[in-house]
Amino acid sequence: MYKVLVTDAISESGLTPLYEHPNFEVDRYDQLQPNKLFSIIGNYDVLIVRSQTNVTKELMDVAPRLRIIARAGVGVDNIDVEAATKKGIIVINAPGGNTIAATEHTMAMLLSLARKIPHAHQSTVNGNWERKKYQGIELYEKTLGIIGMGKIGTEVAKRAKSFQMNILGYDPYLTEERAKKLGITKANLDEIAERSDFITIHTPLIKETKDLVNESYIQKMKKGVRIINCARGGIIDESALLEGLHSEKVAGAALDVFEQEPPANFELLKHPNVIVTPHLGASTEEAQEKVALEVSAEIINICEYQSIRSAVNMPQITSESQARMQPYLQIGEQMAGIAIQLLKTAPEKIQIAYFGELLDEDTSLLTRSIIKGVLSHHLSDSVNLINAFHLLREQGVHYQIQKEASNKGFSNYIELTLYRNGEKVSVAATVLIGLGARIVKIDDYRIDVKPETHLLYIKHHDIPGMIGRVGSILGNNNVNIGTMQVGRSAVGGEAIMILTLDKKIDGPVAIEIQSLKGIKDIQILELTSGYTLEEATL
Ligand SMILES: NC(=O)c1ccc[n+]([C@@H]2O[C@H](COP(=O)([O-])OP(=O)(O)OC[C@H]3O[C@@H](n4cnc5c(N)ncnc54)[C@H](O)[C@@H]3O)[C@@H](O)[C@H]2O)c1
Ligand SMILES: O=C(O)[C@H](O)COP(=O)(O)O
Repeated sequence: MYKVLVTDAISESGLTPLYEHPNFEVDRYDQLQPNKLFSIIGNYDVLIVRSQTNVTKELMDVAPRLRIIARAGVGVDNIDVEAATKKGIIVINAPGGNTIAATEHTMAMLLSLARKIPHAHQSTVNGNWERKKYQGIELYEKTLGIIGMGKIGTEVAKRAKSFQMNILGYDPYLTEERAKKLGITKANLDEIAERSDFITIHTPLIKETKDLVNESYIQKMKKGVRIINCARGGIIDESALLEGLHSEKVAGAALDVFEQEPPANFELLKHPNVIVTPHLGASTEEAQEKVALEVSAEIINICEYQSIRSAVNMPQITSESQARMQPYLQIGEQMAGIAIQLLKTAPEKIQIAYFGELLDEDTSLLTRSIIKGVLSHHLSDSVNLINAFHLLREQGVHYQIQKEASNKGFSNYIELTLYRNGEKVSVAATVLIGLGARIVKIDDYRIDVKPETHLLYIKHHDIPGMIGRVGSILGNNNVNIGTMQVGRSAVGGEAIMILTLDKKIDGPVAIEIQSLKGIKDIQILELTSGYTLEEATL
């Protein structure tokens, strides 16, 4: 049973899939005081929030069960994603569910700003009839600068075009081709400042966008510019904006989001040319239902079907690619398990090479599985696909990933090499269509082993009778051999033997084998019985 805690005002109908699912138990609070949240979070596997709940590292520190933080919306700036990643907690959001709501809110702000509707409304209900005072301006043939041409910026552009506005768009990812298709002009930030009558912001709040609209940027703007922010507080420096309004460089501003929410300083909000709403961009019935349905579906998907469609702290992989990579994930983790046990210590460097048809595949998840397989030998359950890279860096382990078109004799081929103090262990695997995955090489020895839970690795001299003597000891100790594979460098030289066994052998049996003449090394290898994404993430 997965326990889910909902702490913000999330759509009830959007949570229906979780309510109706027999494996989920949902506790919901529309607003939870931080101390109450801290006292109960330890009981939950999943936390669902909007922008109002601060999901800090300190909160995660007292949440040992927490495996998923779901943001029913876009912005994850109220979640310490880095801390979640380090702890192996998957962070998901609902990137598309409120796009239309935020777009329409932006259009409402744009029109309200141009026609001074909120102030005119207030004046009229106060008994005034101030037709001259509330004369506005038209959008028609004005220039709208859009900073951030992602989902919302793009939808705003489409709607503003129907008002016959000229549109300038700036986004590091905006190509000439896409701009042309949208019927807008690709511009840089300075061009937007110099040419726009209205500027609307649709970027996330990140290091690069913090105070993007600051005093010097406002200085570059046209006199009489009107600014809209329905993205995030903090992208506009509020004191610089207030200064711009005082100097009349800025003719008006429409703000849905603030540096501090709820705002503490009302000087900006009360300015006669400013209109504000309390972070309502996503607040429509439709958007709220959509974002809650989106995260509910993804939570069920992750917990029940061991698949991650999209996560903030995981690489984005298409479901087709995920399906194609599924057989590789298990062998990746298993070959890592073999390599790390043969190395007998923690590696200082990991090298992973992909060959053949893997050249064209998205191998990011496979790389994470291999790293997880290596690290979990020493770090056990604390490592998963989310925090694998973080833990690798934390352990100071270097890594190198290579891709080559050559096929090494197989259509696909993965080679993992672990290095430590001049020693190295190398394990290679392939997935054979219709036959499944095989370990095909250990160091310089070619083999063909279908990995099982219990393996026995023996390094020995290639002398007659060795296979029989090892087989007899195992038989005498009631250990059934599944398969046996021998690989040798040269006749009479050094050789390896890999046996799959039906059960784990005891230390004394290994010692008996070790004492045979010609045995150089023996290792009892244990592999996890089967990889699932659930094991890796939850
Ligand atoms: N007011 C609300 O209630 C509300 C509702 C939904 C979304 N939002 C906010 O709106 C913003 C946009 O949301 P979205 O769904 O369109 O996101 P998105 O990820 O689709 O688009 C964001 C765009 O910003 C661009 N960008 C990043 N850095 C930039 C920079 N330095 N300069 C210019 N562009 C940059 C990105 O390339 C991307 O195209 C987010 O901050 C989101 O949190 C607010
Ligand atoms: O980033 C978002 O999705 C919006 O800012 C909406 O936030 P909210 O869910 O708190 O309304």
